[in-house]
This record gives sequence, structure tokens and C-alpha cells, in this order.
Amino acid sequence: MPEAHPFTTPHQPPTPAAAVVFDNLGKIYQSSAGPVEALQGINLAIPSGCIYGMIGRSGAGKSSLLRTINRLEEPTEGRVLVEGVDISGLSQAELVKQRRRIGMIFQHFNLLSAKTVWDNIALPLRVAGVPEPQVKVRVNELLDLVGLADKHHSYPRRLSGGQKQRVGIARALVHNPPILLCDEATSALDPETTQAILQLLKDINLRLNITVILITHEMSVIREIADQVLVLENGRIAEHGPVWQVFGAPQHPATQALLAPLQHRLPDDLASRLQAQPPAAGQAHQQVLQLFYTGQAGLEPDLARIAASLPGNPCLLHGGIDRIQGHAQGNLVIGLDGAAVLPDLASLTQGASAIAHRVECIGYVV
Ligand SMILES: Nc1ncnc2c1ncn2[C@@H]1O[C@H](COP(=O)(O)OP(=O)(O)OP(=O)(O)O)[C@@H](O)[C@H]1O
Repeated sequence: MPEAHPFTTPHQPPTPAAAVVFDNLGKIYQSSAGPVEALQGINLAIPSGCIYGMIGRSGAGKSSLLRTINRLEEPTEGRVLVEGVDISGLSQAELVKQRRRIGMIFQHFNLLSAKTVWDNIALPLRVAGVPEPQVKVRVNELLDLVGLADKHHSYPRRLSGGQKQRVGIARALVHNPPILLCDEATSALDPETTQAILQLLKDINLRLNITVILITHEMSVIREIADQVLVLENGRIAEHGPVWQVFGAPQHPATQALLAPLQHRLPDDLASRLQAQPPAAGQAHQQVLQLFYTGQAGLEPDLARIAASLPGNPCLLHGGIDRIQGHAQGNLVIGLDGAAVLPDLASLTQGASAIAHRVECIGYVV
């Protein structure tokens, strides 16, 4: 007798505090070169209903951690609680059921090339013994959800990368899981298609209240859709928190290195003209200040206030501000007449009249 499937009603979680909890998690692989400590002392809760990003250098342990959530990897130490259930104690039959509550999508889509879009999506339902009329209803629902209703007879080889990932997403959602794991889901896609897939994941997170946990090497993906982010380094937690906080003021050197490509660096022509000391007396020059914004305490780059607080006809030379989760972050590079007498720079970052979180004089240009 096939079990009942609740997929025609929207998923309604019993509002657990955390979708996933890692409790002192450790993982050691045995390899021919000896034991490899992939994860160590991971204590972390992933809130229900959020989009949670995991980043880290290659080999930091992201995949190992993600795959412990559905026991594709068994931890060697500690526990993983999924919606409050310690999954290490599940029997094989219980694990099969549990895995239906955790969808997963992959970088290379993992579709069956000999099956149509329809059959790829229907397969997990058929394997679970869902009656054919219900399979039909559910596959149609999912094709609509991912915007592929007109492709149901197509084979994967006739689909673009974005369309293949849409099939992967539909297949991952067949059992109406409360959790979706994404393993480099947009890494094989061009920027425009990446945007469309990220929008779909956001939509699924909001409309279906599914917790989305993703690993990626693309920091822009985290900035674009994640609520919270974990940074792993050598199998340990480097730092974690709301994306705007971690991206606005990265504390750990690993995070700083990962985020470096997103920084609005000085353009080469300006950097090459900067000198550490002011030129000889009488030579016209500008002093160059850099104003940094971390997103803390609602402090915004207010150009009128900056102009009123700085002497010497301030002019904007370069800069970039991103807005992440409503917080302005980045830096502005400002040139001032060389002869202007600068105020105490620390005073520009304090109190109600602060114009930035940090101000540095980075040099002089003639
Ligand atoms: N099956 C395995 N056997 C032995 N060592 C492994 C195995 N799988 C992973 N490792 C090692 O565990 C560590 C963590 O690997 P993992 O794949 O989790 O990192 P990652 O951050 O996902 O890396 P990447 O970004 O390159 O995919 C690495 O040192 C890796 O070589």
C-alpha cells in the first residue's frame, strides 16, 4: 500500500526553531595517504525558512558538511539534527523517508538522459509508489512552478543549462520537502541564467517556506540571495552570521580573501599616481581620503554631509557602494585640495555627525 503524500497542500512546518543543527560535528576520511580531517567541532544552527550560504576555499569542507544533512556523508563525531530529529539514529527505511524531506540539486544537474523532462520529475514519485493520477497532478504543478510546462516531452540534451537546472529543481521538490540543498547549483550557468535560477530559488524559499542551504564559490550568489552565511576554513567555522554583517566587516582572513574580488578596488591609474608623502611645497596636489562603510547602525554615505564635513572642495574620485539586506557597504575615494587642513580623521567616524565607519588618508596625487 503506497503511503499518503501530502504534496497537494502547501508545506506547513511545525515552526521548529532550526531546520538543521550541527552539534559538535566532525568528519575524518580515511585515505591512502592517511586520515583527512575534513570537519571539526562544527556547532551551528540553520534557522528554518532562511536561505543559508556556505562558503570557503576549495577543500574547506563545504560539501562534506552539506552532505551530512541527508547522510550522504556519515559524520565520525557529533550529531546532525534535521527538524529536531537526530538523523544518525534512523534505520535505512526511516532514512529513505527522511531523504524525501530534503531535496537536493547539483552543479551538473544529474538528470537521466534517456528520460524526458516529465519522466525525470515523475521518477522519484513512482519509486515512492505514488499512484499515477497523483503523479500527473504533481508533475504538472512542478512544471508550472519552474516555468517548463512546454518542455515536458523534451529530453535533457535538448535543454539549455538553465532549463536542466529547472528540471533538477522540480525533481528535488516532488515530495514537498521543507529543506532544499544546493550543491554549486549555478556554477555551470552563464550570468543571466544564474540570475534567473537564483530568482527561482528565492521564489521557492518565499512562496513554499522552504529552507534553502547552498554551497557556492560565487560570492555574488551569496550577496544576491542568502540571508545568512557560514565561512569554513580547514574544516572549522571561521565565522558566520547575517550576510550584510559578514560581507560588510569580514573578520577572518579566509573571509577577507574570499571577498577580495567583490571589493571596489582603486583603479590602476589612480593607484599608480598615489604617493605616500605630499609633494614639495608649492606643487598643486590633492589629498586622497578613503571612506569605508560596513552597513552598521544605518550609517549611509550621505554626500551632502560628507561635503559639509570636509574642507578643500571634496570631489568624488572613485567608489562603490553595494546594498545588502538594506545595509549600504563599500567605500568612497575623495580628493581634497592639498592645502586644506584636515580635521582629526577619527572625529569623522564618531557620534551623530559621523560620515563613515572608517576614514583613512591613503596618499596624495599631484
Ligand atoms: N572521500 C574522500 N576521501 C578522502 N578525503 C576526502 C574525501 N572527500 C573529501 N575529502 C577531503 O576532505 C576535505 C574537505 O573536502 P570537501 O569536498 O568537503 O571540501 P569543499 O570545501 O567542498 O571543497 P571544494 O570547494 O573543492 O568542492 C578535503 O581535504 C578533501 O580532499
